[in-house]
Amino acid sequence: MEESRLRDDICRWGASLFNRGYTAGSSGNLSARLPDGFLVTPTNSCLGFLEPSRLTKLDTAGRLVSGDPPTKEVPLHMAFYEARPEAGAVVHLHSTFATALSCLADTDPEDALPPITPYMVMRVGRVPVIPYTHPGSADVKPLILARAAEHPAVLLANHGPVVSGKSFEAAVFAAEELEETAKLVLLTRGLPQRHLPSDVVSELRRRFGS
Ligand SMILES: O=C(CO)COP(=O)(O)O
Ligand SMILES: [Zn+2]
Repeated sequence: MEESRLRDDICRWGASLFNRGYTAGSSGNLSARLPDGFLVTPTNSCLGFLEPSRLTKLDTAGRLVSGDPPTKEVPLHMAFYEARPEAGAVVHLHSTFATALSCLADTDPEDALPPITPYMVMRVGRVPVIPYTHPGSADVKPLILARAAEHPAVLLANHGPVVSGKSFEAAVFAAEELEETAKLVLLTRGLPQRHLPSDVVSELRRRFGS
């Protein structure tokens, strides 16, 4: 059954992300689209210790149906689902290297990570930085709506990455790719980086679509 499989996926991937250090404490939140609404992680929950039966279920308008009180970032997740009808899942983390990039004054707000590897281009695409809003603020919604149709992933300034995907697994894979690329970008900062040429980037986008 679709919903119980998604509940298990959210808890399994949450534990995997937490155990591998992709987000710490009670930071980050996960969601998935259901035929009749959404599943989201409860507020203040640790992604390492989620329980399928306690996940929050929302209706299609984002109203509480069942489970624990929802993440305060419901407006952020809803903005992605509204802007991207194909999105089946959204992953928000405070992963260290992507968050570091979101804090640097010289990160390009239109293109936070240069195209240094093909998987970044294939799985994530060009990542804009969304201006700072407080965690949980509904003010983020119009900012995301303005960018998410074109961009499956964004960095929230001074906060962290948000990544959508067609499936839950695809969103997690893209969030991991974004974090690993941010790590490479920062590891090679100050060194003569070789970027993928623009014709290679265009071909990767055409063939593998992001
Ligand atoms: O990352 C977070 C806020 O941006 C965590 O918030 P929640 O505990 O409400 O999900
Ligand atoms: Zn956060």
